[in-house]
Amino acid sequence: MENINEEANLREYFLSLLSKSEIKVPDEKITQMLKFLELLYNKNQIMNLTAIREKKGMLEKHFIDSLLLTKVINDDEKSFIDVGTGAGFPGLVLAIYYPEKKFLLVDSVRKKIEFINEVIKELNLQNVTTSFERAEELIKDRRECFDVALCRGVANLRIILEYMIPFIKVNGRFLPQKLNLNEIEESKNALKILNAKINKTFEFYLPESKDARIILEIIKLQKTNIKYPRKVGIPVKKPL
Ligand SMILES: C[S@@+](CC[C@H](N)C(=O)[O-])C[C@H]1O[C@@H](n2cnc3c(N)ncnc32)[C@H](O)[C@@H]1O
Repeated sequence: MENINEEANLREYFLSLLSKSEIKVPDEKITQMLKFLELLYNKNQIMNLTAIREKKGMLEKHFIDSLLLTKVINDDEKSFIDVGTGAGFPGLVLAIYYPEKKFLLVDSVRKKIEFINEVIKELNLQNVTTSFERAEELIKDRRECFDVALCRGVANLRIILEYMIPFIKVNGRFLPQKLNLNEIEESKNALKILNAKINKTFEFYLPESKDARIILEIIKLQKTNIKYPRKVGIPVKKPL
């Protein structure tokens, strides 16, 4: 009985967060997202997948935060890569939201990708593949393949630009999520070298905590020189 009540309360809470954020999600996808939440919560008891430990916090800081991207993603964008996806944010939430789009979720830590594979199996998702390589290695097979690149909480903007711009097609978009605009100034050199420009910034507020969230729209203007990304570890040690 308690479980049924807890489930109903969480659904109610999630619906209220979605409504305050003006995001519409059909019922069956909400059910899938709540199943993902349950799997994450249980696994997080035995292995450290996320520092947020309670379900309501996860709903706001991980699920709603990921779904803010639906306000920016276009219908004609079909192929997505999320590097440093961790426990699946934002990529796995978006894959549930957009069953008709294809997602590649990447993380260098095997146990995180194994968790994501479990969720994919449980929810029977057909539009997601995974890889536990580092971005700098995976690029060999996936250069200029994706319409959109995603990356949340992985590194400073000028570092993730070097990881992500090579993955997207010319005119494709990189939509990193950031907490503020502080990293833009020091990313000018990286943007120039990688032939990309920041086209727009979108600002949102989380519905409960009112924390600010920024999504940058970065457009790839020309092909990326094959030199980038540099070898594993160099983008972090010597950022562009
Ligand atoms: C702080 S976590 C963020 C996870 C998730 N995106 C989120 O926002 O909850 C950063 C993740 O990036 C991964 N990562 C860092 N550098 C990477 C690289 N070069 N290639 C692939 N994964 C990387 C780490 O293993 C880690 O799981």
